[in-house]
Amino acid sequence: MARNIPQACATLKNGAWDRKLFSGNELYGKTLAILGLGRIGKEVALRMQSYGMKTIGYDPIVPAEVSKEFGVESLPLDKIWPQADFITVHVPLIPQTKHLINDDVFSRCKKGVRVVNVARGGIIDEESLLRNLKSGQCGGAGLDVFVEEPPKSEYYKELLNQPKMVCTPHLGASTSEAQLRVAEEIAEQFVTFFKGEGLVGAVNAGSLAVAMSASNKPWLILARSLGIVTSVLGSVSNIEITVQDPNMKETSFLPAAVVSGHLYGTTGDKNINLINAMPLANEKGIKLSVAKSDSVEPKTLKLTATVGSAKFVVVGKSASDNMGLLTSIDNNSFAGGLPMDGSLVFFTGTGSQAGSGFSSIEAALAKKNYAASALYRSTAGQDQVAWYVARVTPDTKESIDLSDSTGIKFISSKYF
Ligand SMILES: NC(=O)c1ccc[n+]([C@@H]2O[C@H](COP(=O)([O-])OP(=O)(O)OC[C@H]3O[C@@H](n4cnc5c(N)ncnc54)[C@H](O)[C@@H]3O)[C@@H](O)[C@H]2O)c1
Ligand SMILES: O=C(O)[C@H](O)COP(=O)(O)O
Repeated sequence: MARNIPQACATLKNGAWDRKLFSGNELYGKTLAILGLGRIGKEVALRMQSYGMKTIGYDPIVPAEVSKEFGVESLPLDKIWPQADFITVHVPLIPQTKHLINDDVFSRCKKGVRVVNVARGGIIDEESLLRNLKSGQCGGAGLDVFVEEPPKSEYYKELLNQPKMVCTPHLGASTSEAQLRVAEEIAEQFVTFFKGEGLVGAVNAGSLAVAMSASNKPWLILARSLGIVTSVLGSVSNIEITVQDPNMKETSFLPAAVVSGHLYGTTGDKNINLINAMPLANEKGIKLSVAKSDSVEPKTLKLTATVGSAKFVVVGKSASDNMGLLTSIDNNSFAGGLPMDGSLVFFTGTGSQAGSGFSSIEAALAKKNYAASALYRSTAGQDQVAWYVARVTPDTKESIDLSDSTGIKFISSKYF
């Protein structure tokens, strides 16, 4: 842009030899303003310093001492405009950065200021840019990104054909080396995620990275498993999550974890995850909330699920990084806790029928070629109803229908 190379190249190819027309400017000794001093802004600064440019900049997050280390003097925007010979933007496109460079800014800059946008279309107001290129207030523009990509609207013909405009079709990351690095990075992120070692670089799930941290993983597993248990209760419209453990600091991921379990338990859809669970819950009208309890029970979560006009309380405790224990449903407790893993079948029966209840379950499972590797019975409530749960072997992800079992009421089977 400073040396008019694309324009000179194009005219030479057309047979012209215009040496005077394309005389340019040196970068040496000029001031470059860099807006956004993140990964790219910093690298731009280091490279342009080697041309002898003075680098000034602005970034609300990067402290002045830090930018000083890479040779950028941090200044407020109103001090930047009158000093800049060149301005380059390396910020995300967010409401605060839309039209960051506009008519007002151009009017505060030196006549002939040159601007570069290789970040996102719209950070420089394109209509203002056209006006200022035409008036000469802007002495040149380099654009790799556009509000409309590809830029088809009529007004782009005028903007892109301005003599001082150098433009490329969003080529910033288009090198074989960069594409290879992106592919490797994404593959590594998948491997890390599936090994359960955490999540790096997800932009659409802030809470996901938090959820996958080593200290939060047991909570994640517990919340999801209890969410699956709520799917046994029926059509749930609301789940209140109560954290009983004061040591639990970060709770933002709990609703997504609980409802991912609930929706997976309800639909069997294995594609439900921490990212899509909340939007799906919204679609289904399921509401979630989180509160901290005054009572103190280490590693314990309580879910209160609303089904119609009834409320059911499900409580669990973290047993390890990979497993939670169900300690009670509706105040009916499981002595020692029920490990929530593998295939579990849920029944209700009367508290007094213990032995006969278990043999009914075993008989019903045998008819379907399954056996029970463990049987659990909760305490009975005031109505004398207790929960019975069988761990099924062989393990199966299929749902098992034991509704024809006699002597005990089949509720549901779930794979944890
Ligand atoms: N043209 C291309 O092909 C291409 C290639 C890669 C990246 N990009 C774009 O380049 C931009 C920068 O990428 P990056 O990797 O350096 O991002 P980054 O997140 O490392 O840095 C962005 C910086 O902008 C700062 N910032 C946010 N709001 C600001 C504001 N109002 N004023 C000043 N600074 C502000 C942030 O604090 C951050 O330090 C992004 O928009 C990215 O999408 C474009
Ligand atoms: O954000 C980016 O990485 C760049 O704008 C590149 O976008 P692309 O992957 O569409 O080339």
